[in-house]
Amino acid sequence: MNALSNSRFLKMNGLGNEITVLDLRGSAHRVSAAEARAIAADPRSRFDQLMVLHDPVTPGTDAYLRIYNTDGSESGACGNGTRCVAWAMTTDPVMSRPVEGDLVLETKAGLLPVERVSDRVFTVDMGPPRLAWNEIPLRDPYPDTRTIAVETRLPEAPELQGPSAVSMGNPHAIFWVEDAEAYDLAAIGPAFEHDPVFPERANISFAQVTGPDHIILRVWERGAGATRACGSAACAALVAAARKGLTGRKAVVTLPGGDLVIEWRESDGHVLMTGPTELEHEGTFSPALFAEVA
Ligand SMILES: N[C@@H](CCC[C@H](N)C(=O)O)C(=O)O
Repeated sequence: MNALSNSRFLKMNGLGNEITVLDLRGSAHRVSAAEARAIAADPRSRFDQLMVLHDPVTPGTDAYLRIYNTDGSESGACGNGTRCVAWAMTTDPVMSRPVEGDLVLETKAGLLPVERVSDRVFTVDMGPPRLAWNEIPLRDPYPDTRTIAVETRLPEAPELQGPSAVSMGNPHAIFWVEDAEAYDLAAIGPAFEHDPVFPERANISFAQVTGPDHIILRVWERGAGATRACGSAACAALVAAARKGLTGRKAVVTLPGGDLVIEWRESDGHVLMTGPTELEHEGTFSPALFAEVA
């Protein structure tokens, strides 16, 4: 029987970004890409991101997170999922444990301190953005990543050129558009996600700046497709907009699922993301789910 059979999970969402939370603290099991795809294929545990809790690695942290996309690939960041994990680790009767001081989570991209704002609302310190071409990463050595060139040319949308690039622990490209609703993400997202200038693919955002403190954003996520919200994309868009002088350092980012408040803190250059979480249901993985997994 597969090691994950009968494991308990929480199905949550952060602004409609579908998140499944699995607690593997105390276990040496590491979820494989095939297991992640099997979990995503079941409507009860379907996710845009699977957030897996492991025992802490760095002293002073509360858990190490592995983050999986629907296609089984791994990411270094998921803002909406991190808030959901924070809720689970502080509130769920099975997953919560006493936390000394602030909750600090760790991913392969770094440490993420989290603060509770209210019952279901959390602020995650997403850390500093990575702006150098080789940190994002990009294929070509751009001295300035506020505007880069992509190879993809879409006859139906020739204006989609010259995005900004930012890493929030995962790669993002932000196209500046007049109307973020005007684009069929499923038709155009995959081409940009796989553009050869992004050696690790990229999350693709279409950003409409409506004022110095407001951005409307739609996101085609690497490895997951069109989602109702993407926290790291909202952070990347605010940073890129501020760098281009399109907004200040704090803005509301409106996604199809709702609003996130994003601040690029002047004092230390960290990006703070504030938004809600929602528990939909809990369940256990049926052994049949993993029947085809080696
Ligand atoms: N939805 C997430 C970001 C998801 C990660 C992404 N698909 C990747 O592969 O980098 C968020 O809320 O940040």
